[in-house]
Amino acid sequence: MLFRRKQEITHADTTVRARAKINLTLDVTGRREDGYHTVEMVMQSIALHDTVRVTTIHGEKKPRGIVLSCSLPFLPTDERNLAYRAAELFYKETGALLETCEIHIEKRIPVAAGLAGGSTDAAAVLRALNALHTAGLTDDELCEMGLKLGADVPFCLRGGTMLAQGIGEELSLLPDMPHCWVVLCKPPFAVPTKEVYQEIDSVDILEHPDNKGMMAALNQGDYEGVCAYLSNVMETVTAAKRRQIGEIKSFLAENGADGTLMSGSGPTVYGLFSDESRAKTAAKMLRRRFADTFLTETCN
Ligand SMILES: C[C@@](CO)(OP(=O)(O)O)[C@H](O)COP(=O)(O)OP(=O)(O)OC[C@H]1O[C@@H](n2ccc(N)nc2=O)[C@H](O)[C@@H]1O
Ligand SMILES: Nc1ncnc2c1ncn2[C@@H]1O[C@H](COP(=O)(O)OP(=O)(O)O)[C@@H](O)[C@H]1O
Repeated sequence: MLFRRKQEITHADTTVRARAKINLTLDVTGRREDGYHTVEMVMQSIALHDTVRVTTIHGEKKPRGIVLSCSLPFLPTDERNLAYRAAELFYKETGALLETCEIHIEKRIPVAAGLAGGSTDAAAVLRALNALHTAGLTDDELCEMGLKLGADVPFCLRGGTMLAQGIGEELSLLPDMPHCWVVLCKPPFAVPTKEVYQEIDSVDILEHPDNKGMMAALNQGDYEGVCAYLSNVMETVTAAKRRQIGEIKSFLAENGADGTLMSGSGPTVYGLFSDESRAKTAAKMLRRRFADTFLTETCN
């Protein structure tokens, strides 16, 4: 008689907080031959996050490959999802054994908002798989892999307060931004990142951010200085077409924000507050008009 040992099924899982980012500054300094633009921007992680759970299963009779699910039904769950593509890339580049890899994303970061929602999910998947497969990739190797998925992924892998140059991948660590409260408000329209970069090509940028000033303020732990140097060349382009950007900024400033700016390619506008109760009140009032309003804080 032939005895076959029942194959052992092993599960391993990890849950990662995938944090959003805001841009404290964003300057576009040139255009490369491949169409990508060179940038100089100061980026900051915030506490608002998606939760990404990654489970690897080995020994099942029928391995199922990468299986992604998401709390938001309108987001794609195949290779159009950046988190799915991150897993595909990880297995392809490391040669780790793929049987079943389940990814579940609990989405809290508003989508297509200038907050790097997709990029941070992708970064979370790379980190999770590196740990689950004990692949031993260094931070630099993960960032190199992440850049193949999108310009913001390397920052999302590292987080904190950073100067980003190149197309966003050349990162320099800056002193932590002084802690403050952040009210985020996403008006109900989408602005594709690619289009904003294209529009930048056809306008004269009259006012560039003073990144040196911003970095000096960060070096001194000077919160008021940070608020004074907030600047984003993309805000001018989008605010000219969408009156809500200016309206939200004015509302935040009139209700206690120490500084306001559009994040990334928008359309999310944020206000920085040193005072939590003022931030709470402003968020509560703004939420009556814009449902996608969040109260969060800086996170290093
Ligand atoms: C504008 C920023 C600022 O932080 O953020 P978001 O508004 O997306 O959050 C980033 O530069 C967005 O980075 P990310 O969203 O990762 O961009 P990618 O997916 O790599 O590129 C989307 C498209 O934007 C354009 N693009 C992106 C980055 C860059 N430095 N130059 C570009 O021209 C390209 O046309 C590209 O096809
Ligand atoms: N995991 C994901 N989370 C959010 N959006 C995603 C994801 N994967 C792919 N996308 C797509 O990426 C586009 C940009 O979304 P997002 O990354 O949230 O914006 P932004 O780059 O402005 O921060 C959306 O149109 C969305 O359909």
